[in-house]
Formats: sequence, structure tokens, C-alpha cells
Amino acid sequence: MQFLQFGCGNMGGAMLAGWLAGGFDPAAFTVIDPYLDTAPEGVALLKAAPEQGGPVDVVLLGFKPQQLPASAPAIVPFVGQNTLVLSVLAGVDLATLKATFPAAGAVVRVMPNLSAALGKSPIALCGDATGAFRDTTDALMAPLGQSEWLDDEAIMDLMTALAGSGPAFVYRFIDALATGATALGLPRAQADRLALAMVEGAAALAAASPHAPAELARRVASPGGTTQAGLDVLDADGRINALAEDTLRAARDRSIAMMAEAKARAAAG
Ligand SMILES: NC(=O)C1=CN([C@@H]2O[C@H](COP(=O)(O)OP(=O)(O)OC[C@H]3O[C@@H](n4cnc5c(N)ncnc54)[C@H](OP(=O)(O)O)[C@@H]3O)[C@@H](O)[C@H]2O)C=CC1
Ligand SMILES: O=C(O)[C@@H]1CCC=N1
Repeated sequence: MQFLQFGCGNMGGAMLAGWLAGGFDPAAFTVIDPYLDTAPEGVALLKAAPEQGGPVDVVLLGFKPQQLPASAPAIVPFVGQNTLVLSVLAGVDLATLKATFPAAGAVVRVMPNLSAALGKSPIALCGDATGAFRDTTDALMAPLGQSEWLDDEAIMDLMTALAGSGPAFVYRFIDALATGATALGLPRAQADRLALAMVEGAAALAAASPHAPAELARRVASPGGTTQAGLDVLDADGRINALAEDTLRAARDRSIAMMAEAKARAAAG
């Protein structure tokens, strides 16, 4: 497999780490990234796309959505009828990607998160990959986490909010717990350590448990005890649910707006 990865920052770097940890041959990968000074051992690194060369097996678009129009001309020569184009660009729809790479054998939008580095990412997939292209996509996603194909591309905006942006919302909550504990008297470093350890254990337990998180919360809470006192604050006026829904709505709606922006950029040439 000949794999060209354009952009190896936060997200692209996490995916590459996941592939290498999953046993993919580093020699299959060529990373193109103007910012990067080093690549993992065995992975070829270039500052810009090669000036010579023809279609490869897989192209990963791993740069920022706004960078697509400027980046595309150098990528087009590497895309042919046997090329699978994978895009992690938030808010860039299949129509825009297909118009940008009309020769592509298949185009798949991929929405992972940084946990891909550990093989723990939820991954939303949508696109026109069938047969060998679909098999290749599934094989590439397997070491990165748990992938799900979407029938309806419109769901991708919500998946971007939940799967892609989601870790930031959880990190903010961990930070808020530590900040709260600090305000109530714990030294900051200790509050950070304990909040993180608590969330790591709680998530691992929930993942291993047959019970849903709502039931697990109920099991932690003794009637009239400390947990219930805290849950009553989170639940007052439904605020924790409203906060989560509003947060996801804002992220989803930004993805929708970014899609319009990407279309406008593409139309402007
Ligand atoms: N960060 C995340 O958690 C997630 C990100 N995404 C998506 O992943 C994409 C990348 O995000 P992220 O990794 O955070 O961004 P980063 O800025 O960390 O990484 C992008 C990298 O691509 C490089 N680059 C820019 N243009 C090109 C080009 N033409 N060819 C090769 N490399 C190029 C950039 O270099 P330079 O800085 O010099 O421009 C940069 O190093 C975005 O489209 C985002 O929507 C999706 C899910 C989660
Ligand atoms: O914030 C963003 O736009 C990207 C997409 C999902 C996570 N990061």
C-alpha cells in the first residue's frame, strides 16, 4: 500500500501513531507537512508534495479545512481511479471533496478524535466506498478505534461535535472539577491529579460495565448521601442535560456553517 498523508499535526499525527502502533509498515507512509521536522522512524517526511509522481493507493487529507483550496492542486496528481481519498476535514462535505478530486476512486469522510493514537477513538465514516475501497477503509480504521458508517451525510455534523470535538468537552469538565476542588481547598496539582484519575477510572468502569451511565450514577448515589447532593445540583432544572445539548448544538451548527464556507471557498476557486 502506498499512502500519502497530507498534514500530520494533532489529528493526522494521532492517526499515524495509531496505524504504526497497530502494526502497519511505516515504509508504506509518506507524510507531507510543512511544519513537521521529524516523523516516526521509517516514515518518509516531506515538506511539500513531490513534484513528480502519479496516483497512489490512499491519500489522507489531514490539514485544516480552510487549507483545502490552496493545498488541492499539489495533491490532485496523486489521486486516480484506484485511489481512496480519506478526509478528516471538519465541515467539508463529500460534494466539495469529489469536485476537488474528480478522478478519485472513492472519497470517504472520516471523523475521529485524538484518542486514535491509542486505538480508542469513535470514528464516523461516510462516503461512496464500496468493495475493495470499503475494505481498505475498514482495515485502516480498525487500529484507530470503533468506527461506524453513516448512511446519511447530514449526521456527520453532529458526529463531528460528539466524536471529534467531544474530548475537548470532557477535558473542560475535568478541568472544571479540578478548578472547583481547588476553590474548595485542594492544592491545584493534587486536584488535577485526582480529577483525572477519577475520570479515567469512571470511564474505564463504564466501558466495562453492562450498565448504562445513568444507572451507574444511580449506583454511586446512596439515598440521602453525598453523591445525591451533588447530582441534585447538576440536575437542577435539567441543567446538565441542557448544557450538554446546547454544547453539541453549537458545535454541530458550526460544522454546518463551515460546510457553507468551504463551498463558497471552492466556488471562488
Ligand atoms: N484536532 C482534532 O482533535 C481533530 C481535528 N480534525 C480535523 O483534522 C484536521 C487537522 O486538524 P489539526 O490536526 O488539529 O490541525 P494542525 O494544525 O495540528 O495540523 C495540520 C497540519 O497540516 C499542515 N498542512 C497545511 N497545509 C498542508 C498541505 N498542503 N500539505 C500538507 N500539510 C499541510 C499544517 O502545517 P502548517 O501549520 O504549516 O499550516 C499542520 O502541520 C482539520 O481539518 C480538523 O477539522 C478532525 C477531528 C478531530
Ligand atoms: O474544532 C474543530 O473544528 C475540529 C473538528 C473536530 C475537532 N476539532
